[in-house]
Order: sequence, then C-alpha cells, then structure tokens
Amino acid sequence: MVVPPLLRAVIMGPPGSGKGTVSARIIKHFGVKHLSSGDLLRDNMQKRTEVGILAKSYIDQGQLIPDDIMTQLMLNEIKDLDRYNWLLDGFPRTVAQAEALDKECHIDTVIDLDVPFETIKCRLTARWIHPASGRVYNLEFSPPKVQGIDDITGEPLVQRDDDKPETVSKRLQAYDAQTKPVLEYYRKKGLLKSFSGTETNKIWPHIYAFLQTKLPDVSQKDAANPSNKKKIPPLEK
Ligand SMILES: Nc1nc2c(ncn2[C@@H]2O[C@H](COP(=O)(O)OP(=O)(O)O)[C@@H](O)[C@H]2O)c(=O)[nH]1
Ligand SMILES: Nc1ncnc2c1ncn2[C@@H]1O[C@H](COP(=O)(O)OP(=O)(O)O)[C@@H](O)[C@H]1O
Repeated sequence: MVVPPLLRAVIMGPPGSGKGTVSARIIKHFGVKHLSSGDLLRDNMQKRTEVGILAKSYIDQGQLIPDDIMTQLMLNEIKDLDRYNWLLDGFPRTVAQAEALDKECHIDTVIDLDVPFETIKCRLTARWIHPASGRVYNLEFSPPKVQGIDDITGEPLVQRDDDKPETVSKRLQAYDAQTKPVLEYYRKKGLLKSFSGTETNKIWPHIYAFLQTKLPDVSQKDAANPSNKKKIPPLEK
C-alpha cells in the first residue's frame, strides 16, 4: 500500500485575519494537528515560564519575539508531530524563521488570508478567547452561548491585552515590515495560496475546496452531506 505523504501546511495573515477561526474548521474537517505560536506563547505566559515572562514584554508592546527564541520553541514542538499532518499558525512570521523551518522540513502549502487592515481593527476589539484551549469568539461574528463563558468547558473567557487598539496598530506595522516579506518568500517558491476577502464565511469554502485536493474530509457530517458540492461564489478582489 502506498502511504500518501504527510501534509505540512502553514496558515498566514495579519493579526485578526481569521487564522484561528479557519484553523478550527480545518482541524474539524481534515483532522490535522494544529500548532499556534500565539497559543503556545500565551500558555507559557500563563505558566510564567522563562520564555513566557520574556515573551510578555514583547507581546505587550505589539512586537515580535526574537527569532532565535521563537524558532527554538516552535521547532521543538514540531519534532513531536512528525507522524501527523500538521498546520502551523502564526509561525513563521519573519524570513529568518521561514529559512530555519525550511532546514527542518519541507513545507507543502501556505494558506494566506488576505484581509484588509480596516476590517481587522474592529474585529479584534470584539475578540474573546478561552486561553486553555485557544478557542476564539467574537461578540458579533461568533458569540459564545452565554456571554463571557466558554461553550465547551463553562470557564470564563478573557480579552487579550494585546487586542487594545494602540497595540493592534503596532502589530499591524510589524506585520507589514516583518511578515509580508515571508509571503514573498513563499510566493517565489510557488507555495503561496492567497484567499482575499472580508468575511471568513465567504473565504472558507475556497479554502475547503483547495484542501480537499490534498486531504480527505474526515468530519462525519459533512462527508455525507451533498450540500458540500454547492457552487462556491467567487472571492472578493
Ligand atoms: N465580524 C467578523 N469577525 C470575524 C470573522 N472571522 C473571524 N472573526 C473574528 O475576528 C477575530 C479574529 O479572528 P481570529 O481567528 O482570532 O484571527 P487570527 O488573529 O488571525 O488568529 C475573532 O474574534 C473572530 O471570532 C468574520 O468574517 N467577521
Ligand atoms: N512566529 C512568531 N514570531 C515572533 N513573535 C510571535 C510569533 N508568533 C506569535 N508571536 C507573538 O505573539 C503575539 C500574538 O500572536 P498570535 O496569537 O499569533 O496573534 P494573532 O493571531 O492575532 O496574529 C504576536 O503579536 C507576537 O508578539
């Protein structure tokens, strides 16, 4: 029996573009392992590890964590996933990180959420998260069933300190200066697949159709649901 190669995917996009939201759908449908650099850092901050304490000083300023620390942290986690299909979310965010990742493994595809900055700014002030799981809510787009409470565990939701408007502006500047060149890096390698739009629900069917060419849908409900095959409206330009 020929075993298909494992998928090594990255999801990119500015802060608030919907990486976490789309990743949750990808996990549900395609059963990949998801590794989010932001969730990993927040977990370290909550546990007050050495990395967590250091990371907090950068995150609170809307700055990126230094490449060597971030790369070591992520590559260490990636090692444990070598038997699975995986999706990296939030890493790499600089060309140096992308080069370090390339030395360790071959990336197959990079999903880029191309969402305008104006759309993002108001989304982030309405974002609430469940820190332990990384589950993400939005007061307008995807509210929890009970305000301020995680749907699954019943635990309280929190707002991220770095979602304050002034920190968001700095994060968007960091994205422009340090992360956009990573898109170019992957574009040159022919790996970049960009999805443009202002609404996750309109972008998602395109991502779903793209990933279906690489992996089977493992979600029971949708695998049996012929409505999947409905026509996908074109993306916004
Ligand atoms: N209004 C609106 N909010 C969205 C949409 N997609 C995601 N969100 C919310 O926007 C915020 C940022 O999304 P998230 O997935 O956390 O983005 P990330 O920072 O790229 O991981 C969260 O509160 C989401 O619930 C959308 O299409 N419309
Ligand atoms: N690959 C990375 N390199 C450097 N800093 C990072 C990286 N990933 C996350 N961070 C830090 O953690 C913060 C939160 O990351 P993340 O949760 O991915 O934000 P968002 O999902 O809103 O884009 C970033 O603003 C940055 O300070």
